[in-house]
Amino acid sequence: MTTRYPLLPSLRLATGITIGALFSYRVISAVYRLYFHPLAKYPGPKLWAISRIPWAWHLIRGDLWQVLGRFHEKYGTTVRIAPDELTTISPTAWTDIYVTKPLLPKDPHSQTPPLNGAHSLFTAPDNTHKRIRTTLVNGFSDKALREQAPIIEAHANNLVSRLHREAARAAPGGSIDIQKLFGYATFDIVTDLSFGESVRGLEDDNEHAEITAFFFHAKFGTIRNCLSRFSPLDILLGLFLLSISRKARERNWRLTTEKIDRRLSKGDMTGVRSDFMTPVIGRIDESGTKGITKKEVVTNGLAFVIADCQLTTVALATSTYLLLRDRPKWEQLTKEIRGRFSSHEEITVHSSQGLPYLEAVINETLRLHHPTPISLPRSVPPEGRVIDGEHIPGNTVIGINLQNIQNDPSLWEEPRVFHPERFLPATDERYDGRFDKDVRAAYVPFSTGPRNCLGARVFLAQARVILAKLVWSFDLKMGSVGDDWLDQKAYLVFEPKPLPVKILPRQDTVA
Ligand code: HEM
Repeated sequence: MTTRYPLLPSLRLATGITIGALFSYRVISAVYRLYFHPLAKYPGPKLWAISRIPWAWHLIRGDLWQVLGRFHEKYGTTVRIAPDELTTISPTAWTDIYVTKPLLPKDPHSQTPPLNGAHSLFTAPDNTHKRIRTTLVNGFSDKALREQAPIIEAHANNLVSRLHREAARAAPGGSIDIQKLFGYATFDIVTDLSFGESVRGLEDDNEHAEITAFFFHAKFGTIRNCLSRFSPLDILLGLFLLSISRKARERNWRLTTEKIDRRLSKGDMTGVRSDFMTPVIGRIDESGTKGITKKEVVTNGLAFVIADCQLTTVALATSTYLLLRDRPKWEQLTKEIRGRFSSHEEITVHSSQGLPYLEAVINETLRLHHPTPISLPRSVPPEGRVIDGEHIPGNTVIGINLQNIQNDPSLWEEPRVFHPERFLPATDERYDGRFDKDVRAAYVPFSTGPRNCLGARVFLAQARVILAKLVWSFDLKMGSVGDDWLDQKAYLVFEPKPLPVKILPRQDTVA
């Protein structure tokens, strides 16, 4: 009998051989990765050592930071979390990974390529980074901050006025989402500092859908970067999302370019105002060898807006939540602020510095719930690198997870409890000796080295002034908030949950 499909048996055989070969390859590769790979000696969950998929799964779920925290508690200081990746919480690794020259480059899979081809500081490779940072850095110095202070203070005053209006409008006993208003305040401040004009969210009672878009952008970027390890999935996702967001992106780009153009056309405004664009004036150079190109100014302006708006908002909302959940801490801060100032206008960028409890609250907030609870992954060159006294093999990705190094019980006393007191000077009567055990070298929330945070000073200025004015002006009470508020998903940054609070004008003597 003749068959109608004479090739079928050989097709089946070929399929069987292919599946068999693939299976054998997987098994051999798993055995190699587990027992013979240069990273085989590092502890960690076996499945993660064999495949990237568990890591990717948790990154996409937004709970990687929690899972890695549990791994460090179980496996120790340095843990293998993928066939080619280690995470460490060793405080001495800060210098080895982020400061020692030649600098380890950022892991390319952790970077979203710039859509307009011009790099921000976050994504720029070595020499481009140096050139752009040299141009922009003077906009973030102590001197620049002193000159920018009136802008920050004016918007912080607008927040106080807006909260008074909101309180008057709210139903008796009603709450407002203060997290949203922190977003508006930081958006106003950073657009003023980046573009020379604020979006006037607070004054005009505007609503800002852009802020939600920033968080969506962070989520999309995280997922795209994750999928870049499984190429071409990243390209497909990129094409799909880029095609549906094309119009919005073109509009944003056009609007941002127009704003930057308006600011640049005003030139050097020394004596009138100072902002992040001040050092850029006269230094635009399209050669790409010195100064900064116009497109890079726009990309970096947008990057400042997004970084400030997201991170400062998350930090302010977290401080407020932690203080209201632990009333004695709120009262301690109130005592310090109300004892120091006799009107909220007296609270300035300058006068709010060096208040011990306020500083301690901000530090403890960043320690307990770092707004960007990610690893800062770097690529080890082929010849390897000594990190924390150990030779790390070439082509390994290694990073410190900002959240976990600040929350590991081997480094901190009661790490998951809000204790601003741990950051008070040891001479302060409120300091408690049990925090001597804390390994303070582990706390580096703005990273270190040439790629550390450019905006740390401006963040701290905003946080001090806004928290101090808030505490001076109002008696806040927590609205209906679950105990799991800190249990947030993270895509590059924590996705903030609404924070309903009741806002009551302060009852004691107000000037
Ligand atoms: C709570 C507030 C903030 C925290 C915890 C924070 C933290 C960090 C960290 C850890 C890095 C290093 C990233 C890496 O190595 O990949 C960084 C970089 C950076 N941050 Fe921040 N940041 C904060 C606020 C801000 C603000 C308000 C701005 C701007 C207005 C800003 C601008 C930048 C820039 C431009 C970089 C890149 C610097 C470079 O590579 O040269 N940050 N930040």
